[in-house]
Amino acid sequence: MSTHGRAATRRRPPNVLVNAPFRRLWTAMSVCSLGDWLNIIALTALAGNLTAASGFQTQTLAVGGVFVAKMLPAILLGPLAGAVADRFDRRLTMVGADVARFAVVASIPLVGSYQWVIIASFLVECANLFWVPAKDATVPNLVPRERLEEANRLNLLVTYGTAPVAAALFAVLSAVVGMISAASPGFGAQPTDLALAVNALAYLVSAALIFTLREIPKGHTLRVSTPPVLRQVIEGWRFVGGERVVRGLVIGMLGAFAAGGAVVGVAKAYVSALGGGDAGYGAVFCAVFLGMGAGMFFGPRLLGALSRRRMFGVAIVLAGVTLAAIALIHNLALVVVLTVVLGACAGTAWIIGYTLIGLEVEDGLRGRTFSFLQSLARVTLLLVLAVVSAFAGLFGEHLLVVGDMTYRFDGTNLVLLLGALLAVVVGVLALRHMDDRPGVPIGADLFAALRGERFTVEDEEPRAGLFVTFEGGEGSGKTTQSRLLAIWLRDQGFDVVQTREPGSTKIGMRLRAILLDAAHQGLSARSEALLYAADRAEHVEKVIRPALQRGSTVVCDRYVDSSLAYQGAGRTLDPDDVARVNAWATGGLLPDLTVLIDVPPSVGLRRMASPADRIESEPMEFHERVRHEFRALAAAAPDRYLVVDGTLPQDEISRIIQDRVREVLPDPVPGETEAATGTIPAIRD
Ligand SMILES: Nc1ncnc2c1ncn2[C@@H]1O[C@H](COP(=O)(O)OP(=O)(O)OP(=O)(O)O)[C@@H](O)[C@H]1O
Ligand SMILES: Cc1cn([C@H]2C[C@H](O)[C@@H](COP(=O)(O)O)O2)c(=O)[nH]c1=O
Repeated sequence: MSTHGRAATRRRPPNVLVNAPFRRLWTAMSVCSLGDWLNIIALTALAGNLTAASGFQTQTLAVGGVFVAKMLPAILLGPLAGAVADRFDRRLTMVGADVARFAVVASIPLVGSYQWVIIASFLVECANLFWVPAKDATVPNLVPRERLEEANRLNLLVTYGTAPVAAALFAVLSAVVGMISAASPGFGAQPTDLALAVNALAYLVSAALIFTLREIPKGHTLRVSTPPVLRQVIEGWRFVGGERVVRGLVIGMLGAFAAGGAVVGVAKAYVSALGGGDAGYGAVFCAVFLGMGAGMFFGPRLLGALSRRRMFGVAIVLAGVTLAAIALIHNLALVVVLTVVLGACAGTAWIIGYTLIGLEVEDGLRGRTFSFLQSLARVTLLLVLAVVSAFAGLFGEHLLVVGDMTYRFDGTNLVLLLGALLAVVVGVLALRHMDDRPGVPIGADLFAALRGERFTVEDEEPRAGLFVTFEGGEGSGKTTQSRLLAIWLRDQGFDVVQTREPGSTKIGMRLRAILLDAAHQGLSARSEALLYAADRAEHVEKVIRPALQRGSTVVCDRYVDSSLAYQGAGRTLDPDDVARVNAWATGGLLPDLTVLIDVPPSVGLRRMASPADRIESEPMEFHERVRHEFRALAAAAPDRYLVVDGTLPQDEISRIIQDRVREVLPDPVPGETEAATGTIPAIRD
């Protein structure tokens, strides 16, 4: 999808990192984030090592204990920490938290007991709770408002981007200590000691950087207050749970999260069982995050022709299948490779889910929805980590003997298999819940997408012409632009059929009168949907399909997406039902390109000169829902859509549309004609 607007033509201003105080804070954040990830990996590994001699069950529970100790402070003390960030000097709060974290982490190898690992995990997270809101509240003090989004993107980048770096660093440091220990048996340090030393140092560096950051004001300009996590979850579900698609997305994302949590929770014990030490554990951790990063970046591009909703469900199902393979294959190298694939599937699902939620949820609720999602993810992760370690430990170690063959099947294998099952079920539910191409077989759709094509049903006879549709709310300028496009295409030598819905056939004209006459109030939503579908069936059979088969270019003002937006979202009919009826009415005929002219309803309705018809006279919320659905449809199939800002001047809009249409136009003079005409001698003078 390409979105054009004034912003696109503006000159790109310099990077937010040019701002020296922010750069310093950002460096501190990066160092701290690296330290945080090293801390999680090193403490879980240390807990596993300290309890390894007590058997599989104790070891698994011990690792789970670290995760629980790390997650509890956010749930118990989150709001308190936010209030402190508001009341105290933020610079000193951050420096104090850094020094405290340094002291606690540095003490861990010295004390060297499991109990202290648990207490230290809890204390480090408590200090984190004060550091993070103080940092979040500081960013707007250092960065101008128009740069905040860019600054937040950079923060997110280091928060997650440092995870694979920390995991790789941990693997290398563990391998180095392992080699030194092997070379000089008197060397008594644990493989995790070096990682914890680097971790403690990272907090000290951050303290020094922030201490010298005098630009942080003492007075406060922004209040940061966080309601308790559980309250956010309960309140959040109240407004998210009622939205069918958002509900599907949230369930799908949490399923993927829970499956990922299952891997993280048992990774240490599983890697130990496969004969891998701390370096192997670091490699698995690194693989998850590398895969996630790759999935977020490449996933949506790889299967660009698949609708976003389908891609979301498919990614979760594939994550489940990969997790099942991880659970059953007893080979560390293969497990690391499969973990990259698992991460890629989860990353793809996460980024699509996040994007679709952003588009599905209206502006005023978006912030709450995202914080609800984050809180729910935290609670889910805590429960999953606590439950999987306990469950794996209780199930214990087992050897399955079949004939001469023995197969090890421990609690970790079982947990991973259950995680896989959960992901597959959730993925299938997400596909069923939000499928936007009912009637189109998913397998064929997926294989076509892998070849970079879009699969269509029934419409199998090769169509010679190009099919372009215009969509948008009332007064957005579709009629104007479809006319201008038809004129331009004819100028280029194309045979063009310009048409519209409803009302482009004899029967269609009568249906249009019924549908739009303001006197016909009280028409039921289902009848309305069926009448629009009837008009479309007639239109496709009598006008559009024959024109395409003749090789004409069809430019159509409104098509199926109008029914999805007006009858589906506007009238709140089940979108699957509307899609199914229309897939049947059109025999699955889809446009090659859909131009969505996007304008706020208040602007479009103000443009209308004639008295409002039955649909135009609907209330503003109806038109807002319609606009919202059009934008979500475009986001879910970005390759088929061009979204244009309809408030731009008409000629600018036309130019943007022509640029996009040019990309999909066939040659106006077919190859064989050119060959034939090429044999005719040129006439001179
Ligand atoms: N880019 C634009 N800027 C300002 N006015 C515009 C623009 N495009 C079209 N208009 C004007 O807005 C009015 C509606 O345009 P048009 O009929 O093309 O919209 P439409 O989307 O087909 O409307 P509807 O389908 O709801 O009847 C017309 O008066 C038209 O001249
Ligand atoms: C195709 C289609 C249209 N509508 C609505 C949208 C508009 O209010 C009118 C069509 O009027 P226009 O001036 O020709 O744009 O009908 C709809 O609700 N559902 C549909 O499928």
